[in-house]
Amino acid sequence: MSTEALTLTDVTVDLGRQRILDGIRLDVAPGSFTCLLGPSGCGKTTLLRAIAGFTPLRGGEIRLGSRTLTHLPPEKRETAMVFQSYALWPHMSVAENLGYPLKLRGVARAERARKVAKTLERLELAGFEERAVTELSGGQRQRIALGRALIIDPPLLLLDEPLSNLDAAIRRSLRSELRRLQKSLGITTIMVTHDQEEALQMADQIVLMRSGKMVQVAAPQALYEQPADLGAARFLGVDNTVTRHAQDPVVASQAVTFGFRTRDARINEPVRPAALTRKGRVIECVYTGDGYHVSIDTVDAELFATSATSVAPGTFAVLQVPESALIPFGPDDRHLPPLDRHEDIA
Ligand SMILES: Nc1ncnc2c1ncn2[C@@H]1O[C@H](COP(=O)(O)OP(=O)(O)OP(=O)(O)O)[C@@H](O)[C@H]1O
Repeated sequence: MSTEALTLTDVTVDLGRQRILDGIRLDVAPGSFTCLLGPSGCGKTTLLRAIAGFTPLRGGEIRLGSRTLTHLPPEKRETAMVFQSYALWPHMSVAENLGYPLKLRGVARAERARKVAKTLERLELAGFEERAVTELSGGQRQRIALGRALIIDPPLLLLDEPLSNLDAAIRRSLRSELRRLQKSLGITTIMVTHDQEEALQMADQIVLMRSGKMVQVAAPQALYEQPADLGAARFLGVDNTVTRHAQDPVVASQAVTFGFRTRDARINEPVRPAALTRKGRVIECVYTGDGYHVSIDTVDAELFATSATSVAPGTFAVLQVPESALIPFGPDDRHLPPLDRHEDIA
């Protein structure tokens, strides 16, 4: 299978009178897995459809390897797309569904049967040829939809929330199955998702989008630990923000705000050096299975923390967050790089 790099240069899309995508620039390495992540309506699906050729560009360029795709119709782009709804033919068997793209391309019957059997093996569905697709589970149907996309050996695989119709357990197992298959085939893949956990677990690179623009492009760990701005941080589960106080740790000299995640904030434990602390009245304490989720009313805001033991609503509690878990933001809400200790000392 040939796998290719995808390059988007200033991709702009208007739908009706609205600008839906604005100046998207992106490099996708051959064989890598990229997730388009962002809130509902930010333009993820529009970008995927623009790459597939279903949505025309107002401006910009799309290149796959050495070819310019920008003005090619979808069928000439040779990209394959898998949708949230499996979009299988209900009146056809598994083999007929899988073989359909080959039939369209005039591939002979025997060769089709060979490729269908090989694809079913890859999907761990060997022997399913004659089954009606209506007799398959959701997870099996989505694997067939994936197989139908891959059977033509496309240079680029486009996935539009392919796992979001499935229940949680199947979704988790299909995530790793899909990632293993993608890696073994080495196919350049772009997947739309609004689920940050899914993107963090699966992607080599995540494109975080907001209102038709790219906010940040980064590897999962970098995005999680250093979100570009406060909005990105909130989308990535940074559910607490506090204004910096004089006695707070000096994580970055220009910091005016700190963000932190609930799981990094603890209640009523011995205060460690270099921790951020806030005192407040307990509003609610809810058992979550592995401890308690506590909300407290502080001078900054309502803050959320975890506790190993139950705390009574109405009592005062001290919340602390270790310095290493604080994410610093400047006056413009942009993430600040960690403090350069040498600079600080000078
Ligand atoms: N055919 C259309 N005409 C006009 N506006 C459209 C059209 N299709 C989509 N939009 C608008 O474009 C914006 C982006 O939509 P898009 O479906 O790309 O977002 P998304 O990030 O994939 O959202 P979701 O996660 O909800 O699927 C939305 O504001 C949507 O209302």
